[in-house]
Amino acid sequence: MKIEVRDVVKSYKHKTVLKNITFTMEGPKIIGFLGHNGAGKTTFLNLLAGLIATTDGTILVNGDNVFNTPSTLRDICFIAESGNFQEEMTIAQALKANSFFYPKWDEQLAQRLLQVFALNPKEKVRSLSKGMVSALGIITGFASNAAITIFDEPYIGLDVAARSMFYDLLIDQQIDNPRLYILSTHLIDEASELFEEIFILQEGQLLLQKTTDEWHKHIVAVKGNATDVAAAIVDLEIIDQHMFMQEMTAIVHTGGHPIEGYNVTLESVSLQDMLVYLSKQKARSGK
Ligand SMILES: Nc1ncnc2c1ncn2[C@@H]1O[C@H](COP(=O)(O)OP(=O)(O)OP(=O)(O)O)[C@@H](O)[C@H]1O
Repeated sequence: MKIEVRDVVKSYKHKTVLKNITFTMEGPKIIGFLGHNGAGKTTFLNLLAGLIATTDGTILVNGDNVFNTPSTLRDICFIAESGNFQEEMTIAQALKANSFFYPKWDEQLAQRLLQVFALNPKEKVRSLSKGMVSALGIITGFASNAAITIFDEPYIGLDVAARSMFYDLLIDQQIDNPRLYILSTHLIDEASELFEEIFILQEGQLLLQKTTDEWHKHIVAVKGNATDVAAAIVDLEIIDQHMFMQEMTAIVHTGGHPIEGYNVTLESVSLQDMLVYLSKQKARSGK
């Protein structure tokens, strides 16, 4: 599966939410689609799922424009943050409706997951707790067998045990039946081990696209005394810089160039920390 996003713009009245986004996603793979509140993640995922139209630009899935080729949408299962189920349906009816839409629907898996998440198929969506709606979304996403399966904040209201079941399921499914998963979440530390590639959106723009391996090579924390750190990071893009006690830490983008021959230590930067640095950057820029 290949998603090609070319010069995509999405505006609402006077507000441009996505600003000329261009990238390619290819799977099977588990992708972390990350960014601050309001960065534009849900908007983009809605575009990809064909639920809203772009203002400009194109999104191609295996070469077909998602808006002009409705059949492509049967390869894309988007589980929205708030759940996209009809309130008056029972769980069984909601699953049935999805089974009609997705040609590769796995009913056995759906039934097994209903038990795993202890959902009663006769219960109405309207009466479900937030966590139960999330569980229904997770069941639908996995059972859809859609080549592109998108989970936008899939586990609102789910406790740690249920979230852990979700991660285990994702890994099992990816081994048994690989697909392109796009996972948008704010619980980054929990999920970061799963990601094979990371996309970070900031203020409607793509800030970073890296495989996990590239991430560890390209984004590093350089630590040491101020003079040594300053020497080591000359010409590098500085994402953040701070002093603690006598030690300077600079978070830099190395551009793939090794930092060698300096009296500094290098540490990897977690995704969660990176997002914190980016929000500091945003606050400094006053936007
Ligand atoms: N229908 C709409 N009309 C006007 N503005 C909108 C609409 N939908 C989203 N926006 C705006 O677009 C921006 C991006 O919102 P979006 O929900 O895509 O961000 P997000 O990255 O998913 O955020 P979060 O992590 O909080 O869910 C926000 O400023 C939001 O107010």
